[in-house]
Amino acid sequence: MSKKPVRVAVTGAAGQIGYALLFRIASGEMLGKDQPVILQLLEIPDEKAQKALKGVMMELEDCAFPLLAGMEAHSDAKAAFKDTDYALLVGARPRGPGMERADLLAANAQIFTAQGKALNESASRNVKVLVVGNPANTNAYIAMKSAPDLPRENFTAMLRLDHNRALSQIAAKTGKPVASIKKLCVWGNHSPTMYADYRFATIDGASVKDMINDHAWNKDVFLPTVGKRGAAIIEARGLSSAASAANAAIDHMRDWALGTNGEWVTMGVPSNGEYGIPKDVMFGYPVTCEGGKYKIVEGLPIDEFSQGCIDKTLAELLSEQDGVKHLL
Ligand SMILES: NC(=O)C1=CN([C@@H]2O[C@H](COP(=O)(O)OP(=O)(O)OC[C@H]3O[C@@H](n4cnc5c(N)ncnc54)[C@H](O)[C@@H]3O)[C@@H](O)[C@H]2O)C=CC1
Ligand SMILES: O=C([O-])CC(=O)C(=O)O
Repeated sequence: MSKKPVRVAVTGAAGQIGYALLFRIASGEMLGKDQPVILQLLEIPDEKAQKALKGVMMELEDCAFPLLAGMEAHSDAKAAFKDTDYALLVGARPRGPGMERADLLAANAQIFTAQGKALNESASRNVKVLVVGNPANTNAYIAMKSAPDLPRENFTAMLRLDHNRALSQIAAKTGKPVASIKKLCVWGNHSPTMYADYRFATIDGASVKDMINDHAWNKDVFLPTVGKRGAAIIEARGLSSAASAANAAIDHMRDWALGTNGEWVTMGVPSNGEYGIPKDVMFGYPVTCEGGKYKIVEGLPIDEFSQGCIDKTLAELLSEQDGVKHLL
């Protein structure tokens, strides 16, 4: 018997990430090739944006996806989130050349207070929320704090793009396939302060750290390359990452919903105090997923260099939180 459709809300649905994301959700790449979906799409109440959204929906229709069980266009968040099982909060202003993520904080924070409240009022009580819009960690924190009736662990931020970028850099450095790399993780904020950590990573059971054995490369090449990749893409394309961001969002939700078979992935999730991170800070951690739940990998040793990196990215997150406390 075929499965009952689930409801997937996507905000910023007519934007560039939306365009790279919706077709893959509708084709079953996110929730499985046997899972019908109903897309609940939100755009700003602006004639041009709503018209563009209609155009995207016409194209979705023209794909005749067998798993696409329904589609709705909305300009009101509460209506878009009605009974939704999954919410991908993409809609926000993206960064332009020369802008840092902190510049986006003020512009985007209000969107996430409003959307957190709307989720609180109308979404499924089991909704899984992924915040993509930047600054993603703090926006997810704002949405979580604005939705007191929903479980806090239902709110997550996207660090999967950083994780995937780190995987590709390590594959290139070691000359091994991406798929052979296990136990990589990224700590902290989705920003240049993130700490991509390959100390525990293995390839065919062998230690990646021993294989690379080059602290200067880690500090001076690897971490800046991964951390500043978003800016490098903006510099090259004149626009921020879109297809790779959509791909990371698919990876994040798929793994959360369908599980990781014991493998580590990185998710930004509210801390319960793990690794000394204050409660509720939306922090990138290594996690495993099973049965629709994620679990932070605990008990990893943190050396002095790593602690310094974690302290730095935490300090940035705390200052972002401080900058939005008047909204909460
Ligand atoms: N976490 C991550 O790894 C990444 C995050 N991003 C972020 O994702 C966000 C979206 O990027 P793009 O799709 O490239 O931007 P875009 O500008 O192409 O699209 C954003 C869309 O969101 C809509 N929007 C704005 N406010 C909205 C609201 N309150 N409700 C519903 N829709 C709204 C806009 O009308 C626009 O169509 C940006 O904040 C960007 O910085 C981008 C890449 C990676
Ligand atoms: O850098 C940006 O503004 C977009 C983004 O988050 C990324 O590509 O990592």
